Amino acid sequence: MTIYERIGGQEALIAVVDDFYVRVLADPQLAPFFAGANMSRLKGMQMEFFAAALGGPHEYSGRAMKDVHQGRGIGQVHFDLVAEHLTEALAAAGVPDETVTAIIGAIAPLAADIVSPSADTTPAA
Ligand code: HEM
Repeated sequence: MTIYERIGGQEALIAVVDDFYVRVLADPQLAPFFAGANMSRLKGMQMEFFAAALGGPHEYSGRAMKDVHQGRGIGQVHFDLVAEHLTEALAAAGVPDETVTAIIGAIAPLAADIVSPSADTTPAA
């Protein structure tokens, strides 16, 4: 069984992604990054991305992680905060700890494409 199936498939993932962005946008260190973002596209793309990454039947149709995130001044500190909010959203949806750990482990290497070197402060809103 894939992680996608284990957590409850598309329906569960949509709920997790919704809750995840509520948490991200409520975080004053992260909200400014999303000021100009099209959130409904972002949620759809994020859902696809996670579904594909977790073994679901989706194909990710968005832009490459590096193209989307580089040049935005995202630091490792911001990446870690995002990972924390994802952990909390997964836990709140009832995903078991060891599955959450597997998911966070699978996304950790993406920091290499998402974090900009020497960017560790939140840009002014
Ligand atoms: C594991 C971590 C992350 C994943 C998997 C991820 C994934 C994505 C995906 C799939 C998109 C949509 C791409 C598209 O529209 O084609 C996106 C957009 C975006 N991401 Fe991330 N992201 C991550 C971390 C972060 C972090 C740490 C930040 C900032 C603190 C961030 C800020 C943004 C912003 C602002 C956009 C919207 C760009 C726009 O359309 O205006 N992301 N991300």
